[in-house]
Amino acid sequence: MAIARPAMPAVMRSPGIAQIQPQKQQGSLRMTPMPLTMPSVRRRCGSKEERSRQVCGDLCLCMAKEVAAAVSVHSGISKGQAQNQNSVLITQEDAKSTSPAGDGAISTESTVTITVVGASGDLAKKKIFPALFALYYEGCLPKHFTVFGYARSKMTDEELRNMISATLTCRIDQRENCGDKMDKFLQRCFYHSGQYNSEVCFGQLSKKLEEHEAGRLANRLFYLSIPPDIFVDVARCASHSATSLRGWTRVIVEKPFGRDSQSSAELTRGLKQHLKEEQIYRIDHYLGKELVENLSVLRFSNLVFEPLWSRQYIRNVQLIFSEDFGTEGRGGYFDSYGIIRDIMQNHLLQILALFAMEPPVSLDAEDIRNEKVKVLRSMRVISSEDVVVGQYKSHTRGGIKYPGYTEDKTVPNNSLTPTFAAAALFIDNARWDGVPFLMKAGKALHTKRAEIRVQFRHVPGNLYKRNFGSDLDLATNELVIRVQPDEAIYLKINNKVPGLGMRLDRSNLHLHYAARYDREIPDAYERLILDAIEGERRLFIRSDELDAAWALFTPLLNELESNKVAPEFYPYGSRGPVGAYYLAAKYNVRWGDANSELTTV
Ligand SMILES: NC(=O)C1=CN([C@@H]2O[C@H](COP(=O)(O)OP(=O)(O)OC[C@H]3O[C@@H](n4cnc5c(N)ncnc54)[C@H](OP(=O)(O)O)[C@@H]3O)[C@@H](O)[C@H]2O)C=CC1
Ligand SMILES: O=C1O[C@H](COP(=O)(O)O)[C@@H](O)[C@H](O)[C@H]1O
Repeated sequence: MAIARPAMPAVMRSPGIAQIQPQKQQGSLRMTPMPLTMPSVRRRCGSKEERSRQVCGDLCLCMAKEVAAAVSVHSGISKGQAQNQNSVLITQEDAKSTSPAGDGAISTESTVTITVVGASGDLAKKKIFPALFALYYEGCLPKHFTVFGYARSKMTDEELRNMISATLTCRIDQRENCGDKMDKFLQRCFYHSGQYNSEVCFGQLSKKLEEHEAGRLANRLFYLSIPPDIFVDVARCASHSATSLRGWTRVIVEKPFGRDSQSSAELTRGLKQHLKEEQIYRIDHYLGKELVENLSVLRFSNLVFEPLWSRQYIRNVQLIFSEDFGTEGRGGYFDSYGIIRDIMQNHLLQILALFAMEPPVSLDAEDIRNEKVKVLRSMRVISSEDVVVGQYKSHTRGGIKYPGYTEDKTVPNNSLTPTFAAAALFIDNARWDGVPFLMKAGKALHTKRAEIRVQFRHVPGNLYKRNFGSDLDLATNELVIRVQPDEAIYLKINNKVPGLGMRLDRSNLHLHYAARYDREIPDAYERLILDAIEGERRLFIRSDELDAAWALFTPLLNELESNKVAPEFYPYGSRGPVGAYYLAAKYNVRWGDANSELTTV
């Protein structure tokens, strides 16, 4: 990460980031904004070293943002504010005190501390620490960074390092110096044990952070990897006792963001008592997945797709999530949420919003999120008539018995919690009027996959319709965006079988990522953590998006729970309840994944 300097060359330019020029003003160095004239930050900045970092390709943008952070040394002015306001004050007093050398020189070196709250937990071990290491490995973390684990469990720094090291891996395509880099990364990891509701404990943590910050501009990121009922306590303690006085303080919040409209609104209110909306980064890790990020690129940078992206040409859209394992180990959490809250209300609905939104004015976070909110607010509240719920039961295959959901020790025997759901959703706007958006999500199914399927309408007056027999659906085009595993985008088309006759065939125009690119695809958490460090909010959920999302699902969830609707059983490892097929048939839809297995070539 480049060292940001207040007096920067006239090339740093990004939407919302002012070019800062220092002016002497009564003992303080006043930064005044210059007009935004340069079109692109990336075009001119970036050292050779930075350009070589392909994974964090936005480093230059990040660098420009670092400058905004660097000049926001005046306490209380966050980097976000610096960017938003295009003008920041920096006092000489502050600037001098920031010199790590203590020599009175103006230092603009900054440091980032990432504190993983709930460091002893499953998500921290499985995803967050490995993502931080991957970012370090790729050279995407700033020069001065420190990782802190915070939880109630008693642990030494060394014990934390041992715990983390068990889950760190190097990319398959980059094993060079892996061991060395792991050691160096682990040396930057520390632990502090404390309560989640104790301002005193967070004050102690803050002291430790200060030691590592060593007088530099101090940016602090708190990742709340803890159960949601303690989010607000932690936000309060972090904000009162561990806010950075010279730099930004941001908080990543993990889902679930409430259970319904009311609890979500309460959570938002609670967080906003202690944090500004700009400080809150609500993570939905599906937004960080490569192919979800690519959705907008596919739509808006290819002439062939966007003109077809409407009711005129699209017959239905399917959003499918399936896992080939049950709730193993997470039954306690899952039982009070269920698959609709766990996957549909967030991951699948977020994908739907990105898929269906109108073109945003720009790629700016607020422009994109405005469009997402608009489309969510155009959606019809989901009717229970359009929903099927299921729960997996035990099944024996090949002599192995796979347990049913209620056999999980952490799940009550009589639980009605759905582990599967299918739903038909509608967007009542001009673009999508009448187009069913079908969602399907389930655990303990026959396969693990997440995909978006777009089924196009029949070709009007198709000259070749005879070749397809009576089933004209066989002739329609289908675009499949396979989010995981084995990322791919393929378009099913009709073509002639080579030869003298006239036989038609179905083939795939196929972009298979593993064949096309020789790099491992970064984990979603890497992208999102890097974005949070950079202050890029595009892939995080704004509170009004959350309200709109809950408004669609809350009446359904209330109805299912108050009527104690019994889920339809399906065997572990099957394709889910038959009801899902009837639901699709009601709208003249056939699930695109019904007969297909993964297409890899
Ligand atoms: N695990 C996953 O795959 C995913 C998790 N999430 C979300 O991320 C967050 C963290 O998940 P995960 O790591 O699985 O959670 P854990 O249940 O493992 O909890 C994380 C840590 O929080 C502390 N903790 C647990 N329960 C309580 C409690 N009742 N009161 C106070 N502290 C508690 C524990 O640390 P200690 O006792 O040391 O203080 C624990 O190690 C949750 O909000 C979860 O919903 C989201 C997506 C996926
Ligand atoms: O948020 C969640 O996501 C995981 C699935 O994530 P993936 O990246 O492995 O597809 C899911 O297992 C979990 O139940 C849910 O809380």
